[in-house]
Amino acid sequence: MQIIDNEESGIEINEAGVDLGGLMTVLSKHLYSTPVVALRELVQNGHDSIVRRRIEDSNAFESSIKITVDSKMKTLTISDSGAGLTLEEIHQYLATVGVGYTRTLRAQNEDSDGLIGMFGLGFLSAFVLASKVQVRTCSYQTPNLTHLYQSRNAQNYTALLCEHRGEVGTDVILTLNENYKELANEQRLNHLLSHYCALLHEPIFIGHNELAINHEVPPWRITEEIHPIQLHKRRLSFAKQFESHFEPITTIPLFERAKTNSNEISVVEKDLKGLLWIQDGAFYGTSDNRNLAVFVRGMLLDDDAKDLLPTWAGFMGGVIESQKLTPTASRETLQKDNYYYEVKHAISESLIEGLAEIAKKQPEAWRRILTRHNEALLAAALCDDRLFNLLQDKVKIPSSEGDILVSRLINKERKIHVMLSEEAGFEDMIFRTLKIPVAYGHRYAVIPFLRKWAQLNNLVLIELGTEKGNQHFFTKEELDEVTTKVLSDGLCDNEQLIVAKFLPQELPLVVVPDREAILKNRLESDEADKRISSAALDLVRQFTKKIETRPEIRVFINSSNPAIDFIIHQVKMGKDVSKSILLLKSMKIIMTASGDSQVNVNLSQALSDISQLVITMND
Ligand SMILES: Nc1ncnc2c1ncn2[C@@H]1O[C@H](COP(=O)(O)OP(=O)(O)OP(=O)(O)O)[C@@H](O)[C@H]1O
Repeated sequence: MQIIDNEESGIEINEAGVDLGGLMTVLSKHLYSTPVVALRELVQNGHDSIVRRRIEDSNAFESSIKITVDSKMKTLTISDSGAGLTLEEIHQYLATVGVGYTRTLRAQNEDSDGLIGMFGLGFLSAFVLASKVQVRTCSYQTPNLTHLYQSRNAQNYTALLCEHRGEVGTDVILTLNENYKELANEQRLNHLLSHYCALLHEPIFIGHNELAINHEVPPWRITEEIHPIQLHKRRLSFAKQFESHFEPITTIPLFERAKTNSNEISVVEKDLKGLLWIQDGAFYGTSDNRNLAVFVRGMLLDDDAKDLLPTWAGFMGGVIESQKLTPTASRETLQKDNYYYEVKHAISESLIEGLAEIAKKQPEAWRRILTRHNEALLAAALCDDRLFNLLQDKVKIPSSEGDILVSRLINKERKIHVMLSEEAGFEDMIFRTLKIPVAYGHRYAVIPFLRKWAQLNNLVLIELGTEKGNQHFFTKEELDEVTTKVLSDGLCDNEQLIVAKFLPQELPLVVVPDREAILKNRLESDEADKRISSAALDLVRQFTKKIETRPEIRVFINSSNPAIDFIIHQVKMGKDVSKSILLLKSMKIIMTASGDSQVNVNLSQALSDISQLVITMND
């Protein structure tokens, strides 16, 4: 591309106009999702100012941020004992949108981890809450002077000398506007800010309360010697503060392993601190109750960052703290950059290791986790081989004999049987007669789990109701066309007749719907079913995708059954066995009527045929 020199070419370069008023409205009113975030910004400014003073001022001082209200005047004041601002700095930083001293300070100092501000925008948010904003400030650089900044719209302001504040620091005084007058209430502020500010390092007081709202040290910052039982309790109590829906069963501190192995500590492990926990509460196994609060440089940024937890962890909550995750300008969400994905991966790894630790060291909690989250763990085991190893002999499989371990499903021939139907159909009947436990494959992760189990442990998995599974059960027999037609006409409605030998011998026939096709339809229409998490559905659909649609129903007649054997012989000899065939057909209809609603039945006809046959039997 050729660059044209405007002086030579004579082309006029225009300056874009800026409507500062409009820009102010956008920034101050639309940057944040909730105006309460504005309060967070102002507390954060006080916090940054304290860090600044600590870096720049060699004199000792007591750090504190105090939030007070005047409920009559409807004012709210945020006071800090930070560095304050000189008159020049008021003009240069406070009153200039997009410029802040904090960013410069961070760039100049390695030791600036405690600084939060970066965009030079946060102060604007004061104008969302207030009809008038006053900043009374005394800089450590000019400790004898106090200046007062005043503005109603952030666009026009005054900055003048005023009565001395008494000490170095800043008061931001908000005259609350009509919509936010209810913020002039200490209790409400306590409730709002204790969550946001829980991890800030400098103490924050509301009103004349002597206890800082952030007095509780998060468990990962505890430096003094503490008994492991005490530490466990502290972790649980911390988790309880953040978990609003469930009691935490136990906690998993991030990267416990890393502490003992300092050589291997990665950048993420060094940066990221936090606590994860497993929720109690028996809820449907596939519900997604993940919740994660993310603090960046001590300030709550996103209390719904559940995407940082693996999708299989629908029963987990957590709090994490990072210096390095990058917030978006609203500071309510995170940038999805490379580091974000490194953090996500590291959390997942830590969780997997943590679960293994619990299994080893906390048998009681482990038992409770297995009971509460059996179904979710079944799906989790499919997502990671380490989890599969940990869980393969621990999770229970729903079966005809209740929820049992896989080991109990294995028969003498090292076979596991699974049926795909939700309803008690022919499979149920066969297995009840044979007295073999059979897994219920319609529960969402059971089949993929059993497949993996069988593959890794060299077992045969018989999926009854599928083409392949049926081959294990029914040994087909050839019969001449004429006999087949007589039997088919007499026994079948719209089904296909198949002659086979199968167990148990006492069973003359079974009706076999195509379970795969039924399962496929069911799972693929589950999209709207909010109870199944998309991750779990995706897993199962990998399996159902391979199934072609074959809406067939078959009647297998059992040639090892004496009645069937007799009928076949009689038909071959040209004898009339229509009554026996009608009896069997009625029996077929009654069996399927109680078993499978997919099969079209004519129950009353079958019952009346039986009555008729009973009457004519002794003729
Ligand atoms: N309470 C305070 N004490 C001292 N200086 C302050 C205070 N509040 C604001 N400032 C100054 O005003 C500047 C602008 O503040 P503002 O909140 O707009 O941006 P920031 O904190 O730098 O960045 P961000 O938009 O990310 O919060 C700050 O960088 C700081 O220099």
